[in-house]
Amino acid sequence: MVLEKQLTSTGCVAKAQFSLANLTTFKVGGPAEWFVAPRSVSDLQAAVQWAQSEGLPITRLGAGSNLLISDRGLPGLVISTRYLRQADFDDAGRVTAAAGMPMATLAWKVAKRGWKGLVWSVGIPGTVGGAVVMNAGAHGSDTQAILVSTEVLKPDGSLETIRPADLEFKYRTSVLQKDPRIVTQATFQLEPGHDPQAVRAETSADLEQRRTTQPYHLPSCGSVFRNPKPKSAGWLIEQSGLKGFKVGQAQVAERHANFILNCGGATATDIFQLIRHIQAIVDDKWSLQLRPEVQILGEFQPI
Ligand SMILES: Cc1cc2nc3c(=O)[nH]c(=O)nc-3n(C[C@H](O)[C@H](O)[C@H](O)COP(=O)(O)OP(=O)(O)OC[C@H]3O[C@@H](n4cnc5c(N)ncnc54)[C@H](O)[C@@H]3O)c2cc1C
Ligand SMILES: NC(=O)C1=CN([C@@H]2O[C@H](COP(=O)(O)OP(=O)(O)OC[C@H]3O[C@@H](n4cnc5c(N)ncnc54)[C@H](OP(=O)(O)O)[C@@H]3O)[C@@H](O)[C@H]2O)C=CC1
Ligand SMILES: C=C(O[C@H]1[C@H](O)[C@@H](CO)O[C@H](OP(=O)(O)OP(=O)(O)OC[C@H]2O[C@@H](n3ccc(=O)[nH]c3=O)[C@H](O)[C@@H]2O)[C@@H]1NC(C)=O)C(=O)O
Repeated sequence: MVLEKQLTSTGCVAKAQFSLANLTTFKVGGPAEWFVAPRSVSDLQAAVQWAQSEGLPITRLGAGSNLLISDRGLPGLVISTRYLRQADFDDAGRVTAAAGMPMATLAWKVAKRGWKGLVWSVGIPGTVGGAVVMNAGAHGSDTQAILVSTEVLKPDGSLETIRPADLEFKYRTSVLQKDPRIVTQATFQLEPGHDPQAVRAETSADLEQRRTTQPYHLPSCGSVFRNPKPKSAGWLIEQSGLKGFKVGQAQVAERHANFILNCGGATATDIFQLIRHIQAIVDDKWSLQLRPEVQILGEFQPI
């Protein structure tokens, strides 16, 4: 029987020993000591307060599309913001979307209005919160380029609106990656006034292009490593002869060498060992240290 703890009178329930595997796109990971997925900011505040009162560390989760979670699971309270899903549109191309809104859903919603600026995000299976934290991007654009402000919940329980200049955005990072604040919503400025049919066609074409260049048929986390610019991780890994290389059921994708695929039944340990193997081979051959883009959470045996 799953142990549950009612956190507020509004129905927010924390579950004990809750499996996280289905909450990541890699489809791996052990249980959270406690897990909660609030449906309102007040429930989120209650969850944070409860964790603090119990002395539990907090792990923040979006759609789990850039996470490798240990098979042993995670201690403390894992908070998923994926069910915070409100989106408000004004007449001047601004949208304020809650942290759990999928970027792909938002891309289609703004395309329908004839707003440009989010086409690049249609193939990214993450949420608004994850996009802000990771500075998600593709095809020459990124989150930083369209962000007006973001609202965060601070550990003291208060909400604060932050400007992009204070988020220290760089390629695939922001200050929020190493920070306890939880993104509750973000406001984006897009470009209204275009033909909705044309923006929808561009959006479809972006997705189609991605599906031909990246492996979308099996679970992954997208690019495993950041590009050590000006070189690309995919090129380096392919030139190291690693395409198709497997550890257990984790495999370097044939279609794109910077993707690791869960071929069915892979463990987080398989994926972790494959990551370390790729790093060692690339370092040996090119004297380059590939830095993971994927966020590695929990305990793994050093190799
Ligand atoms: C098939 C595939 C294709 C991909 N393509 C791209 C791509 O083209 N470009 C790209 O940039 N990425 C890509 N990714 C990676 C991933 O989708 C992005 O990094 C995405 O922004 C992660 O969002 P998420 O909601 O899944 O966050 P998660 O993976 O759940 O979390 C990522 C980080 O954000 C933190 N976090 C999540 N939500 C919050 C919150 N509300 N408040 C505070 N912290 C939070 C987590 O603690 C973690 O540190 C791809 C992934 C896959 C599986
Ligand atoms: N390789 C991997 O590990 C994974 C890859 N993916 C891929 O990442 C991408 C994003 O995934 P995800 O975040 O799950 O979101 P999806 O792209 O699957 O769907 C998001 C929403 O977009 C809307 N939508 C989809 N197609 C259209 C369209 N042609 N016109 C209008 N609206 C549309 C749908 O809204 P409505 O329901 O209202 O119609 C849907 O709910 C997808 O391409 C998916 O295949 C996702 C997960 C894992
Ligand atoms: C998927 C992600 O983001 C993706 C994003 O979707 C795409 C499109 O904009 O550009 C980046 O990929 P990428 O740099 O690998 O882009 P690609 O155009 O596929 O490849 C770059 C270069 O590497 C070469 N390449 C790629 C894969 C491969 O197996 N072999 C190879 O030689 C390509 O031929 C190309 O010359 C992002 N990755 C990173 C780490 O920056 C992610 O972050 O998860």
